[in-house]
Amino acid sequence: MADGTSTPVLGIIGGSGVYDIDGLTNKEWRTVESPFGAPSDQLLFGDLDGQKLVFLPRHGRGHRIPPSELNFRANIDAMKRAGVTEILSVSAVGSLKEDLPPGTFVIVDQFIDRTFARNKSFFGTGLVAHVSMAHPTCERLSDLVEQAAAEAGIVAVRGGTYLVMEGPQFSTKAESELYRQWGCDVIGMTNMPEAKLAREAEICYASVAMVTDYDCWHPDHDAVTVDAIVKVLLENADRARLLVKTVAPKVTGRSVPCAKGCHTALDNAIITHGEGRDASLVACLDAVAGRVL
Ligand SMILES: CSC[C@H]1O[C@H](OP(=O)(O)O)[C@H](O)[C@@H]1O
Ligand SMILES: Nc1ncnc2[nH]cnc12
Repeated sequence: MADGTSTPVLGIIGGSGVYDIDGLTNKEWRTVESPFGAPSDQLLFGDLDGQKLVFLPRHGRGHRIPPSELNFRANIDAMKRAGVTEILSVSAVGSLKEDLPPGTFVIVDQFIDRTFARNKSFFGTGLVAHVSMAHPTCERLSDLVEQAAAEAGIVAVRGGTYLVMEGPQFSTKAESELYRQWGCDVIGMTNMPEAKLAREAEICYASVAMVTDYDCWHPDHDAVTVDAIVKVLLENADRARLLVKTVAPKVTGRSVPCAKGCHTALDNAIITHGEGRDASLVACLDAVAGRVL
């Protein structure tokens, strides 16, 4: 797959408000089975301006699954099995900065992971691996997203730290203020462990965080409500679809593997030797880590 001989396949993980992709040809929803359980939904396969694309609505069609119950491992494993080489995540977030008002798109480059109730690795007892997360998003894919946004007339800020909270409740004011002191830019509930698992699966990962609200720290926005979020979300979602449409043809013909190292993240990451390996775990990792096992 990501061995220098394959063609790029663009995966899109659609967050709140993005449950489908316009303009696909050869469109088909297909069930992809994973040894890690059920993904959030079927995957939508199609071509967008000649580029192979696979779409997954993160919370399922109809927004059925809350953040803590998302099977992130099944979602990423299914994407890998579908041949996806680059994932673009689009997500709704709250803003932690005055100068990132609702409607702003942020091309995230760092995360602080405050989640605690999720499976965060494909690896475990019987096959231990440690990948680098120093640079959790793919610079090459983020460059493309930045170019596409400029072409589509979408204002997108390059770089920003996304605080990932467990949810599903929104933050307390003290938490929101703490995250601001930490210098975070936006807050959401889903990009971790998604980004960690994409790295383990050797898939490029870029994230566009679409601001829907100012979170509760802001003097004019005492409490976050779903009603207020959904209003902004629907406008953001239209621009997210335009962004995807502009990004897709730019992916065509790109080299796999990515020069930034995403497709070789497991080189030198696995520490468990032959006889210490658990055969059943190794079998489950056929898609994620087959290249190095
Ligand atoms: C609908 S507001 C809260 C919800 O929206 C975000 O989801 P996603 O990242 O999938 O767009 C946020 O993380 C929460 O899950
Ligand atoms: N303020 C907020 N906190 C967490 N997740 C969000 N998603 C959208 N707005 C959010």
